[in-house]
This record gives sequence, structure tokens and C-alpha cells, in this order.
Amino acid sequence: MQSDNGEPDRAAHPGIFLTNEAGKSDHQPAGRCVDFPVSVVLPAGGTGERTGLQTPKQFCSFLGRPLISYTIQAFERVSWIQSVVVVVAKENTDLMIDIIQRFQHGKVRVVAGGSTRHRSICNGVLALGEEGEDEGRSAAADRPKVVIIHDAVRPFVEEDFLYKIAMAAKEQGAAGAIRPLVSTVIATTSEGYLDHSLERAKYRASEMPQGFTYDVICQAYQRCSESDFEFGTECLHLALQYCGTNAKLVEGPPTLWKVTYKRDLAAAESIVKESLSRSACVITGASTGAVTLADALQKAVGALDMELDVIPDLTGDNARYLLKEWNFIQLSVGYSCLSEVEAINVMLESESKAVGVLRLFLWVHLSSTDEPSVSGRAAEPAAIMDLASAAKLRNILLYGIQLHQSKRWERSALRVAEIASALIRDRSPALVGQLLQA
Ligand SMILES: Nc1ccn([C@@H]2O[C@H](COP(=O)(O)OP(=O)(O)OP(=O)(O)O)[C@@H](O)[C@H]2O)c(=O)n1
Ligand SMILES: O=P(O)(O)OC[C@@H](O)[C@@H](O)[C@@H](O)CO
Repeated sequence: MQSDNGEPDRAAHPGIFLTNEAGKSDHQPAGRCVDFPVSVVLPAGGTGERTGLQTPKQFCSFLGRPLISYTIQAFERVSWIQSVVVVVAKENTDLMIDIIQRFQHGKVRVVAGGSTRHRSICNGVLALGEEGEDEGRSAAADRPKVVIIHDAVRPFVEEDFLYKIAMAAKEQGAAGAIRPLVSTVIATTSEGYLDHSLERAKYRASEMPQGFTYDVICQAYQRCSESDFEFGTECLHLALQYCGTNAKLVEGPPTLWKVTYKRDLAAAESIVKESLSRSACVITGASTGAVTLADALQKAVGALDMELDVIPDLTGDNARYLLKEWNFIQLSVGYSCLSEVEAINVMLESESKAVGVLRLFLWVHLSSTDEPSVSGRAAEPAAIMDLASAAKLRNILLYGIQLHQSKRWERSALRVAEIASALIRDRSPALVGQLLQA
């Protein structure tokens, strides 16, 4: 087992095991077959000193979700990955278990980390070797053929690239992601002067994910030195040095970057917001006016790089939007009925826990000319605000747009599209519950 100071005992493995079967992905890889078991180790046992924040960066939240949850989600959606081991500092074990339960992550185990990244990764790999014992199966039966190692603070990893790394690791014994160097690497003298510079074209930045056959990475950690454990940063080097395994290098996309500094958290949030803002589901209630407005809206958002799916309601087959869409726009034309808004909100709340990220619900009320003005319905803004305050506690950002039918459909639709696109992109908590006038 692990020694008291978190150092890996190579004869056993430490760890607290939590396997949550909920949320298993049925995502089928597009036209590819991985016919060998693959497991993942996510080292998340660091303190994130370089961010300057008290909270370790892997637990910093944006849009209502901790960074590590985005990374885990990226892996649990891949059907050919059998299990994920998250390696966290002992003091963060309860926090990690809470995140797994709160965001209903599946196929995840939590293992205690070590004082360095290599020690943490080693603990994770050793834990994989013991999988299945809890359920009375032999450890060997559940042992993966390939182990993918990926820093928990690299949330933007795609299945296509994971597939390339897993297949290359199975063939070669080891494989790793690389990226072109952005800056030239130079060597310095002990006095702090330039000694020489490296020819940048001959070098690459080593990124994650990396993949290894289970035997190679196990053997590498069994044979490596204490100095490797203390000061090393490169698993590929251990495979070469201690197993004679020359990793296959695979150039990866720019999205593989590691969150290291505080600015990287802002960059990560902006990327997530951008990815959440590309689509919305428009609910018309099948009213003629709303369908007409929705058609005009669909034309208007084209220029805003957004796609809209227009549906009458969220029942039957349309219920699938509750699990896969982040943004919902409900159109009420003429008679405004807050009970419709409340009904949609209840449906969104019922799924928001599983989805885990701040979802956006925009109510658009196009009032007809013969309806009393907003001042004649003073209760409406207050009612929206009350509903929004309650919804926010369940990760739903509720906003309203009020506009009058006196304008032509196209003009109304353009105004709604502009405001909706801004609200969806910014997801600002400050505007929650506001009934904006278009
Ligand atoms: N003892 C450690 C140290 C690091 N890591 C993990 O290794 C990954 C990459 O390391 P790095 O970016 O250096 O993270 P930190 O060590 O937390 O950052 P810093 O060096 O700024 O403290 C991170 O997911 C980090 O949590 C780990 O599992 N165990
Ligand atoms: O060195 P750090 O602990 O900041 O991060 C680890 C990185 O070195 C590592 O993720 C890649 O270089 C690939 O090995």
C-alpha cells in the first residue's frame, strides 16, 4: 500500500475506490473498432501553484462545473474506454468523490496521489492493476491492454486523437502527443548567459495524452529511479530508458494545451462558452405566430454562426434535447402565459443535474398590439425574476425578452436573434431574471 507520505509502494497500490455506473456513455466510435481494453489515468494530485490561486486549478469551476469534470466527461463519453482512474491528493479525495457524484460521472475510480506527478501517475497505474479485485475477479482479468495517461488539467481532448494514441500505443508500446514549439529552446550557462540555442525545427513540445501498453508503463515505473520519481516530467522518457520502448509521436491539435497559469483558466472558460453557444432549441408550442417567428429567427441567426432546432414541445422524441442541448428559447406570441415558462423550466431542472453545466432558458414574449402594455402586467417582471432566482439554484439561467408585434416579423426576429446570441454567449448571471425590452 501507499506509504504515509504518498510515495508509491511498487508492490501494491493505494486508493479509495468509487465506481459509479451511472452516466455510462453509449457513444459509438465513428467507423472504428478498438478490440482491446483501454483504461485512463488522470493525474490531478497537484496544487496548481503557478495559477497563484488557493484552489488547485483542476478544481476551479467555470460555468458551474470544475475543470476536472470537463476532462472526465471527455473520457467517459468514449465507449471503448473501460475505466478512468483519477489521482488526487489525499486531502482532496472527498472533494473528488463529491464531484463524481454531483456530475454523475461513470466508470471513475479515485486514487490517492503522491508528492510528484510521476508518483501520482504510478499510483494510478498500480490501481489499474488491481481492478476487478473488489468484485472478486482476478486482477489480471480486468487489466487494460493500453493505458492512456492524460493531465487532468487538459480538458479539451477529442475521441479521434485518443483513438490515434491508443492504437499507436498498442502497436509501438508507447505513444505521445506532440506540438510544434512556439518559442526557441536555449541552453544557459551557470552565470545566466546564453550557452547555445537548439534548432527549433528538430524539436517538439511533448503534450498529453500519452499511451502505453500496461506492461511497458508498469515496467518503467518498477525500474525507474527515485530521481526520476522526484524530478522527472516525461513518461515517454521512462519507457525508452527502462523498457527500450521508443514512443510513436503523434502531432495533436492545438486544443491539447495544459491549464497552467491563471490566464489559462480564463482561456478555458472562453473556449467552453464558445462551444456551448453554437446551437439552441426553439420551442414554439405549435402556435402559428410562434412558428412564424421561429422561421424568421432561424434566418436571422444564420449570420450569427448559430444553429436552431425548432420544435413544438419537449415531449416524446423531442425529450432528447433535454439531455444534449445547453440553450432553450421559448416563444410566446400574443397571449403571454407564464405557466408555459414554468412548465418548461421544470423539465429543464429535472435534467440539469445530469448535464451539470449552466443551461440557458430564454423566454421570448411577442405581445400583440391589443394586449395591455407591460406596465399593465406589472406582475410579470417580478414573476420572471422569482422564477429565475429559483432556477439559478439548479444551474439554469433564465432570461426574458419582451417585444411588441407592431414591428415586422423580420425586424422582431433580428432583434431577438441579436439579444439571444449575446445572452447565450455571455451566460451572465448578472442579467438572470431580467425581462429585456427589444
Ligand atoms: N504531485 C502531483 C503534481 C501534479 N499532478 C498533476 O499533473 C498534471 C500536470 O502537472 P502541473 O500542470 O504541473 O500541475 P501542478 O503541479 O498542480 O501545477 P504547479 O506546478 O503550478 O503547482 C496536473 O493535472 C496535476 O494535478 C499530480 O497528479 N500529482
Ligand atoms: O511539467 P508540468 O508538471 O507542468 O506538466 C507536466 C508536463 O511536463 C507533461 O504533461 C508533458 O510535458 C508531457 O509529459
